[in-house]
Amino acid sequence: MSREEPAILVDGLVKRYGELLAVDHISFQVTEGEIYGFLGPNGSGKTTTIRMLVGLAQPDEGSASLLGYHLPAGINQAKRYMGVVPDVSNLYDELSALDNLLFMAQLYGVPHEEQKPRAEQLLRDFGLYERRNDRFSAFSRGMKRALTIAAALIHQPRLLFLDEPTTGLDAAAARSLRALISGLSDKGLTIFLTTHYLEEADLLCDRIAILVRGRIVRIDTPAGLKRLVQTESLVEFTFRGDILPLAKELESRLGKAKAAFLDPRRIRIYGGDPAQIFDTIFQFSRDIGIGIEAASTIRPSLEDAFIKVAGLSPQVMAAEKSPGKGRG
Ligand SMILES: Nc1ncnc2c1ncn2[C@@H]1O[C@H](COP(=O)(O)OP(=O)(O)OP(=O)(O)O)[C@@H](O)[C@H]1O
Repeated sequence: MSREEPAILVDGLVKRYGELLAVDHISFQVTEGEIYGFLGPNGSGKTTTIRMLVGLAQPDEGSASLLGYHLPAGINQAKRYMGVVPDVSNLYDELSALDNLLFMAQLYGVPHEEQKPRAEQLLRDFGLYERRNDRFSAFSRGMKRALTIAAALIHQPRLLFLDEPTTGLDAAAARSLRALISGLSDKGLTIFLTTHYLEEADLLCDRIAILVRGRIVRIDTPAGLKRLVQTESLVEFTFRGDILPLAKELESRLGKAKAAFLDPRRIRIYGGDPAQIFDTIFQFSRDIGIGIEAASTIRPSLEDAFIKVAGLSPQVMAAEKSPGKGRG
């Protein structure tokens, strides 16, 4: 692959499941060395996109190439240079950490004399060397995730697909895994990452594509996304009671400004003249007989940019995330 060639090139990709357009004519390019984030709520088509790119699902329309190899014909060549970390681990419970990596090394055809040194180096890099002889089943979720990523790197790929790497991990485990992912990128690996965590995308990604109901609604850097909302006024109000049932009434009073509910008592308002918004909201509060507990102007975050381009709040995304999906 020449330097100029994108690591991933996708043009007009479509996947249908019956009537459902799971992936709806998406196009994007990932540059070599980038961490590229696919950010979207549940069911927005992130996993389906990865499955098409790694050869596990056939697109209905469109084209894609990985590292210069056109799919589907070039998938086997591309696989030599790419690693895939599925959202549910593909490692063996009964094997030790080291044996899992050695097994993967064999599968990928790593030369015999290199298998053990590479496996041990990965265990060291991922902080798992001391636990190398423990069975996979005895590992914590965070360690399982880390080892699953290590296994996908055994053949030294140039491109790594990571599907929801930190879903189901506690804050500390998620943080250490993000540090590992950053470190891999620093070494030049191109990473395609799906996530529904805004914070994760903000911390890790060079660019982010926001996916809503199968469509890409925006592609930008985290900073670029934040700039979208930086020039706008942003005001947040917390009411003393539930105002969700009055959302329509509130909307009709706000005119061009847009309200997003953070929870049933808390709203964030985008755009419009702040002084006028304060007047409108205080009048609204008097009319409905529900007082205001707090009001503040705030600094826009990626969350706000997301709400603006996706028309969805992250809380809606989180609520859509079903807890019992059994990810490993
Ligand atoms: N094998 C399948 N058969 C039928 N429908 C499917 C299949 N796989 C995915 N879908 C549907 O396609 C849509 C996109 O699903 P996908 O798993 O790609 O979303 P996602 O963004 O990865 O969501 P999540 O965050 O839950 O992983 C959803 O509506 C889903 O129900």
